[in-house]
Parts: sequence; C-alpha cells; structure tokens
Amino acid sequence: MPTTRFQIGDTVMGRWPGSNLYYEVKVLSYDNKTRLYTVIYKDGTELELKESDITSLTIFKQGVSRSRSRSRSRSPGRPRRSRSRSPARTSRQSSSRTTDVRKEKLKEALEVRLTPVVKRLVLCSLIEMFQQEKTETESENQAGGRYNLRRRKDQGDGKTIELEQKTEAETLPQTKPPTASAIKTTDLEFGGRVGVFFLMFLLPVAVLALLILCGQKDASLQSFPLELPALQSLWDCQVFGIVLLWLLFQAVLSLLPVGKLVEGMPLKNGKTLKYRINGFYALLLTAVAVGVAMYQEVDLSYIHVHFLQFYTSALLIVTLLSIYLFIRSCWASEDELAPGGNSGYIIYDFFMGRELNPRIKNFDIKFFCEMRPGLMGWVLINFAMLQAEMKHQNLENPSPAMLLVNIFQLLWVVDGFWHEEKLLTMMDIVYDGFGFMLTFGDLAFVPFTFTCQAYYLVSHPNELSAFWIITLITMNGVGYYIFRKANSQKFAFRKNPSDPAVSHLKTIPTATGESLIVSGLWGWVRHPNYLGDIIMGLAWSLPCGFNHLIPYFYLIYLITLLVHRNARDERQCRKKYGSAWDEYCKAVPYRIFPGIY
Ligand SMILES: NC(=O)C1=CN([C@@H]2O[C@H](COP(=O)(O)OP(=O)(O)OC[C@H]3O[C@@H](n4cnc5c(N)ncnc54)[C@H](OP(=O)(O)O)[C@@H]3O)[C@@H](O)[C@H]2O)C=CC1
Ligand SMILES: CC(C)=CCC[C@@H](C)[C@H]1CC=C2C3=C(CC[C@@]21C)[C@@]1(C)CC[C@H](O)C(C)(C)[C@@H]1CC3
Repeated sequence: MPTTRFQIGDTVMGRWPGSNLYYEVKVLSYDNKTRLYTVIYKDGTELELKESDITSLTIFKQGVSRSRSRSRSRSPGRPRRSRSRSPARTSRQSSSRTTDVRKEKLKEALEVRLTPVVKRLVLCSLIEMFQQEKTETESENQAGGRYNLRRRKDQGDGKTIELEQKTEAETLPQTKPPTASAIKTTDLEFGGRVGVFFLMFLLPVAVLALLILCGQKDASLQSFPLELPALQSLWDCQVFGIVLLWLLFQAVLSLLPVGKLVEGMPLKNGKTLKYRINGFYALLLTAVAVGVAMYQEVDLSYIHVHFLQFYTSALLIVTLLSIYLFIRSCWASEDELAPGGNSGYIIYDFFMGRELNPRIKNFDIKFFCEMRPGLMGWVLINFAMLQAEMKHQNLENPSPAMLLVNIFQLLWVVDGFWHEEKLLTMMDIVYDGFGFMLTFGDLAFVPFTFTCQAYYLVSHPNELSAFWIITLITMNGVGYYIFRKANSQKFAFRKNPSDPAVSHLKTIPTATGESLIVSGLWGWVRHPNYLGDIIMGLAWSLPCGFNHLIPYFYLIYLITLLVHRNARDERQCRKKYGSAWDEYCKAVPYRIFPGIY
C-alpha cells in the first residue's frame, strides 16, 4: 500500500459503525479499487472503513488531551473513576466462551485502553447512539453522502451485526456528531399521536375501574357496576390537601442535606447532574412521622374509605404537573430535550415528555417523582389497608395474607431505596422524557395499582394454611435472591470487573471495551433480574387466593412491561455490542424464562 495513509499492521483508531465511537483497530488490508481499509476490532469483527473514518493514534490522543484541558465538568482534585482493564480481567476474558477462531483474533487485537476523559466521551457517544434508535439526523446530514462503513464478510457464526440489517441507503451519514438541534423523534411509540391520545384517557379510566372492582364485594370482571360513581363523590378538598401536603413533605425530605451527592450519567452536552441520594433516610423519617401520627390517634383507615378520592386528587396533580412540564419545556434548550419526546406533535410530546431532566434549581422533578411520593405512598397505603382490614373484619391482628403482602412489598421498596443510586443508570432516567406517561405512572399508577392486593384483602379475606405461608415466603425469598443478586452482580461488574465478587464470572468481550457476563445468573437467562421480579410479583398476588383475577393485575402489568422492556433493551444491546451480543444470545438463548426463547 505505498500511497495510502495507513499501512498493514498499523494500530489506529477506527470509527464503530453507526456511532461516533472510535476504537483501536488493526489495519489488515487496503483495497485500491474501493479505497477501503479492512480493519479488525478487538472483538474480532472485521470491517471495511473509509480513510475519513480512521484516525491515527497520535492525532486521536492529541484530540483527547485538548478535550481534557477543555473539560470543565470535573473538578481538579476529584479522583477519577477508571474502568481500565486489569491483567486479571484480561486473563478472565481469555477463559470466556469465545470461539477458537475468535480467540485467535482476539490475541492479535489490542486492548482498548480508555482514559477517563475518553471514557466520558465514549459514554456521551453511547447515549447518542442510544438516542439514535428513535431519531434521525437532519436531512442536511443525509444529503451529505452515504455512510460507507461496510462489513467485510459474513463471519458465518451468527455474527449478524447491525450493518447486515442496514442497506447502505438506510444508514445515515455520520461525518460529524449530530448536533442537539438535529435530534427529532420520528419513530413514534404506542401508535403515535392517535395511540397516545387514547392511552391518555384509557389509562386513568382503567385504573379507576380497577379500584372500583377491587373495592366491591364481588370483584369479578362481569360484575362491574353499570352505574358509575357520581363525579362529585370522587372529589374531596380535604383529601386533595392531604395529597399536596404529602408531596410537600416528601419534597422537603428529598432536599435535606443528608446522604451523598452523586453524579448522574453524562448528558448529551457532556455535563453531568448531581443527585442527592437520601431516599433511605427519607423512608425512615416518614416511618417516624407515621408513627407519631398514629400515636396522635390519626386513623389511617381514612385512606381506605377515601381511596377513590385520593386517586382523583392524584390524577388532578398528574394533569397539572404534566401541563407545567410541557409548558416549561418550551423554554428548554435543545440539548435538554429527551430524544423520545421531541416529535413536534404536541399531544405525543406531552404524553412522552419533552424535557429529559426538568429541574427547579437543584430539585430534580423526575428523579423525585420516580422514587419518592409513589413508592413511599405505596408502603403507607398498604399499611393503611392493614389497619382498615382489622377494623373492617373486627380482627385483633392483621390476617397472615395481609401481613405477607405488606412485608413482601415493604422489602422491595426498602431494597429500592437502599440501592437508589442505581436508578441513575436506568433508561427511565437516562433516556425517557418526563411527561404525562411517567408522571401518571409514578404518582398515580404505582401507589394506586401496586396496592391493589392489600386493598382487595380488606373486603376479601383469604385464609392461608401454614404450608401456603411457607411456600409463599420461600417463593418471595427465591424471587428476591435472583432479583437482587442479578442486579448487584451486573452493577458491580460494570463498576469494576475485577471486583473479587464478580471476577470469577465468565464473560464475552465486546468491541466497546465492556464485557457481557455469560455465566451464573446472566448465563441462565438474559434477564434474570426480570425473572426474579416476576417470581416476587406472583408471591405478592397468591396470598389473595384464586377467586378473582383483580389481585393478579400487578403480575399481568409486570410481565407485559418487562417483556416490552426486554425487547427494547435487546434492540439497544444488539446495536451497541453487535456481533458480541449475538454470540451472547447464542450462548444464553432464553430471554426471561428458562426454557422459553
Ligand atoms: N416493578 C416494576 O414496575 C419494574 C421493575 N423493574 C426492575 O428494575 C430492574 C432494572 O431493570 P432495567 O433497567 O430495565 O434493566 P437491566 O437492569 O436488566 O439493564 C439492562 C442492561 O444491562 C446490561 N446487560 C445486559 N445483559 C448483560 C450481561 N449479560 N452482562 C452485563 N451487562 C448486561 C446492558 O447494559 P450495559 O451493557 O450498557 O451496561 C443492558 O442494557 C430490574 O430488576 C427490573 O425487574 C423495571 C421496570 C419496572
Ligand atoms: C402504565 C404506566 C404509565 C406505567 C409506568 C411504569 C412506571 C410506573 C414504572 C416503569 C419502571 C419503573 C421502575 C420503578 C418504579 C415504577 C416505574 C417508574 C422502580 C424505580 C421502583 C423501585 C425499584 O427498586 C426499581 C429501581 C428497580 C424500579 C425501576 C423501574
């Protein structure tokens, strides 16, 4: 290759298809006719790249050091969190389940060592990539010519990476990173404008119907009352005041300067937001406040009696908050908008949420709503239902069924607050806008439908034998163990793969420098944490017996949500990890349920 810029065997930085990520690659050959270089990534994937998609290591490093000196988001004295690989990890990877051919290639391929600043840039790019699933760059970009990253040859081992699915015409030009203003939502979810319009009415009405059914003696679907409750019977000013006070109380607790301040994931503009992690303390203080209220002889069964009014009050707040969020999003800068809620259609964006992280000074409205009033409200309502059951059924002690439901769900909520920080890496925070859907989900759906087992038990007593009690405790324990272990393993592994707690796990290396766990729980099914959650959901519904379907609502919701979420997540992972993800799917063929593909 006498006239080319890069020579065979050179180690250079090559752009990863469909993204703005650069990885170390080795030049294998050059085709004079097509003027394309064949390069090999560290996961063994071979691609043909245009010269403009390749840059030399020195130029890349200079670029990085420039961006490092420009970087303002990191304070000088702060220790950097590096995910660079340790020798232990390298040796662990070589023992992972890669094919022999792949192993050979990997031996040759170089490790990507990312400096913390590059890591940060990579994270930003990953978020961009994540966003690009639902967005497309401006037509001006499209006109700029075809994106010429092509796969060299089919590896024949199921490596169906993203490029294979796209024809050249479908792929978008990526010669420069898409600017924030370029991102518009074009791929609409939930049936687009019409779909979300109906959902916006259907969801609140469906929850109201569920509550009406749950509260009446005959909770079977056929016996839904033909006469709906009068509108004024659904409204109570005092109840509305209580709901407002509750929100205010939780907001004050969330602002208390206790607990650590942590940085969220990098935003599109490279900056990070800070979050106060004090949910666990807030839960304890709420418990103290409820204890004091009970000592003052406040009757919590008031919540049971006025349950529908509480729901309508929450619904009104959801509507007002969603309108506020939409209006304020009109003043948000382009890079503060969520990629999924910027279609330009008012109704759609109102539902999906335009702004990604709406904040009033340091108060993050989305993070607050996701965890605080709804989850705490859930525990409080459950406890109120326990009081109501004793009153309603003249019991000296709550029934075993009610106790189990209360304890199981309390455990889940406490666990959520104990691991509050982990929410910051979830797609709900990183990707989804905050609009009607999440506001409704957090402030109305969670506290009023997740409590439906306890609400049901107040007027539908169900005896449990000792055998059933032990079975349900075991089931919840097994579900919790799988859920917690899977989530903690993944979190620990992503934080530090050489952590002794996870370093024994077998992994599949990927071109992004991150590996996929392929043994233990993550080698059993591809979403063990979802499986654990579903087993727990079953243990929460079974105490209500088999007379009606209504107490199984949570389980049905959870399975539907997690199956949809699984599909969404797998699309993202295939995009991010390419052939390595396909290899993982081959090694671990079951999605959520063992034995079910
Ligand atoms: N009760 C409820 O209403 C709900 C509960 N949940 C629960 O929340 C929890 C979190 O769920 P969610 O955020 O959806 O998904 P996950 O926590 O499962 O996160 C998925 C991500 O994990 C990483 N990953 C996937 N496979 C592997 C692997 N083999 N090795 C290492 N990393 C892997 C990938 O991200 P990357 O590689 O980029 O790190 C992937 O995008 C779950 O336990 C779920 O059950 C969720 C929704 C609703
Ligand atoms: C019908 C409708 C509009 C549904 C919205 C769904 C949301 C209510 C849920 C989607 C994912 C959620 C999660 C939690 C709460 C419910 C929502 C927001 C969660 C924060 C609860 C605490 C847990 O420990 C969790 C962090 C695992 C969990 C994450 C997902």
